[in-house]
Amino acid sequence: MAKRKVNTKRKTTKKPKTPLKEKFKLSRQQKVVLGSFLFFLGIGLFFAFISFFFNWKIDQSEISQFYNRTASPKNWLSKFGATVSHFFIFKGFGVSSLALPILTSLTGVYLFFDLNKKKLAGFWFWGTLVMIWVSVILGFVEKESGLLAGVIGYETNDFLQDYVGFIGTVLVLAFFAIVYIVVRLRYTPEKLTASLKTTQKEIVQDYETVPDVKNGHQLSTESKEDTSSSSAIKKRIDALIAKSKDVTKKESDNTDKKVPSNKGKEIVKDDDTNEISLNPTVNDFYGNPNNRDNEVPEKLIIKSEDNPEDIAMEVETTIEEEEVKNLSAKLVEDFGEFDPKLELGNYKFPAINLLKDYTSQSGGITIDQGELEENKNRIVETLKNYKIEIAQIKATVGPTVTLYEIVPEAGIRISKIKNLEDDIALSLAALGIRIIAPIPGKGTIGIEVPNKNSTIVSMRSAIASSKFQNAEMELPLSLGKTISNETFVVDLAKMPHLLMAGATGQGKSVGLNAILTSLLYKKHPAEVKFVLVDPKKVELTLFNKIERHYLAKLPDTDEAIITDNTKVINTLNSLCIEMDARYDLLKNAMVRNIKEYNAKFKARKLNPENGHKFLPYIVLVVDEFADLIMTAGKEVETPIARLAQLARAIGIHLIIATQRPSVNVITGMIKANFPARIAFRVTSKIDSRTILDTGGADQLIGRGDMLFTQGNELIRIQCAFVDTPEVERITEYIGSQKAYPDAHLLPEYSGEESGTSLDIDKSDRDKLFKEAAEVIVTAQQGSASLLQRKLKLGYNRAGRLIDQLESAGIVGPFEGSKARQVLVTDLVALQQLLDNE
Ligand SMILES: Nc1ncnc2c1ncn2[C@@H]1O[C@H](COP(=O)(O)OP(=O)(O)OP(=O)(O)O)[C@@H](O)[C@H]1O
Repeated sequence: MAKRKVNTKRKTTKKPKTPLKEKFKLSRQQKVVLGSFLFFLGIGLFFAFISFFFNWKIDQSEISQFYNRTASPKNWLSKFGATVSHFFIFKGFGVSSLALPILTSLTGVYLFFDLNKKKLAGFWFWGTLVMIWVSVILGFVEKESGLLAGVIGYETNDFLQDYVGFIGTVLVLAFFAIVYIVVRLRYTPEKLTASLKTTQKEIVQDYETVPDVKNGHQLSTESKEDTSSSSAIKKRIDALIAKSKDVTKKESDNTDKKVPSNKGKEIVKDDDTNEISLNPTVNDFYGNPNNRDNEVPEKLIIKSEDNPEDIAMEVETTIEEEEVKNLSAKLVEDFGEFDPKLELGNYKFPAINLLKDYTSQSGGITIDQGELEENKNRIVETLKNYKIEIAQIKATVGPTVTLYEIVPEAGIRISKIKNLEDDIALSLAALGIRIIAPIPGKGTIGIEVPNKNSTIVSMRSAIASSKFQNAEMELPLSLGKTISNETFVVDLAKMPHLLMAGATGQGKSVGLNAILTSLLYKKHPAEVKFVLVDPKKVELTLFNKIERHYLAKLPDTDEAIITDNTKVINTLNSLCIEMDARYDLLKNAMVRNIKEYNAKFKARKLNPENGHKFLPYIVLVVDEFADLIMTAGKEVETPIARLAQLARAIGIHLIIATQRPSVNVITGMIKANFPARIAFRVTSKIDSRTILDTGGADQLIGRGDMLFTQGNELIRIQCAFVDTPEVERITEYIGSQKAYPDAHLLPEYSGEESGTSLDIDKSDRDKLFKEAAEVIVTAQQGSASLLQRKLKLGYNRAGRLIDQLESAGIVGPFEGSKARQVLVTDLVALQQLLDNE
């Protein structure tokens, strides 16, 4: 208690602290003013320093009389200039102090234009080091402290020589020179030798590939002499390079002999053969095109030594191109890695206390000793009745179910126990017995018996678990707890799509909310977007509040959550377009999946000007998939199949949920592409087989009790429970924060809605066109299934006929779940319409 009191006291006296960094943050105006000041100060210092070199002796006596106004130093900046220069040059670093005005002006420029501070700090750090280094080097030269090295340079040098001697000082200085070259200039011995080697190699190659210049240095492709032999040319190049070392400098104009090159290199023409081979880049010299525009030329000059009238020729070689790598490295150095979260930099993830703590209410898992004992005895007895002896039995208590692991006596066949499943269940008089014979990976048989009092697994505990918090997954989902009371976390990105099914009222909607909540607690709005399809119009409405944070929608639509089946078709097709576009981006970036792509984009290796952008994951959630399949059939199945087959690599993941796990909803195509499945309780074994390819879901107890499979073993999980008020609190919390201007926009797709796409030629009409028109007009109902029944047609042919009837103006456009409107009132009007065509 006492402790608590102290804490409260502290809390009340504590003032909110502003971070130091924030305190000293300059406003834009202050930066401009300070920047201008420093810029001019730097220029002033520069002039003062320069004039100090000429006037320092005269001004020396004036320095001591700083406050005497009659004294007039010769320094261009008078007393101030003379004093400051004396301090920095004479007493400080000598000539190298000139770095200071330059750095001061540079700081001014950086502040004025509000440029990258990190880089400026680099300039100061390295600038100061170089300044000290140069002044110490100059300290060697000076016999006594003077202008060249300044007191610091001279004394440091003196100090070093006293302690490590002359050689030691040279070594220390050489070491710092290497540090500078390697760390600052990023030169390593490998780089140096590699660039020298490639330069030499390229010269050799270039000499080999280009036609010779013969007699009078004209371009000739008809050289008869065997000058193309590569070894001969290599030898000649080596000779040329060797010669270049001891060539004297000559003037570059025609009258003089010397041709200076930018690297100070010259190559002398070999007068013995009077031949010079041309580098391809020399083609430029002769007006030929050169497409190596990104490469940095290194010039060599070729000129005859003996013939003063000989025309000097520049030979350009190139050094290795490292442009792209350097640019991205530089961008990262300057601006840091690209941060997709920056636009909503202050976004705060929902706090854990928005979720309800059910455990504290129910007091955690409770199962009494008696219940366990009783169940054990009944299992043992029941099995005994069927002549199955047990060697060992062990119980693991889960939130809703207790697993009894049995080791049968030697010689008992597992299939025998499996076959007695129903009898055992009957004897135990409990719903939801599931027998796992054998438990995969163990030699035991499992009997799952529901607890009398089940415990709610709160979403709060699922989110707060270390397993979820530390999950290094792309799209982690905390689904609930396993039978051994462990939090069950899976990666949606790995699934890569999820099928959820279960009879009504068994926890499907809660399951969907648990999935969405998991992602909201772990992923920033920049990283994941949801496309929500909710034909029931009630289940997912709460997520409307986070539209501008987390939802994606088609352009020009008001509501992001899709409740209309026509819009679903458009959205699915739009997702297919997005998928294709993302594949193109991946191809251009030469990566295999979205993870690699985003990593490359963050490292600034992909140029946004080429259409590259950070790609958020897209999770498509379809509640009531059955409803959709019934009304739109193939039109949704085809894009869903495409997405399911191809979208995994580019970060589009599908979650489809259905109440009706019948085979015409969960078709073979869907099953093949959805290896990850969740089954809540279903009413029949057949339904369980449709979802999981095996029984089991019919023996669940409901209320979030579920079976999860990712293609192999079945795992029984108690789904985490998240109630509507909790979801409301989370979406409210997120929705009240700063958002993007709009929901994430998907590519535009104008499908059949426009109604203009149908333009079917009369000659292409089906033979049954007239009959079909009559059926539709008589029944006044524009549906393909009517044609299927009346004319005994397949779905595809009936669909084509409806399209043809639409193009003829007999039925109206597609209207989602409703039948099409019939535009012709009776058979007479139909006849007239057909006659007038
Ligand atoms: N994980 C769970 N833990 C505890 N109770 C649950 C859990 N999931 C569902 N329930 C209980 O079951 C009820 C029905 O759940 P839910 O609304 O998710 O069912 P549903 O399958 O979506 O039904 P429908 O298909 O009709 O929408 C909930 O109101 C809740 O009381």
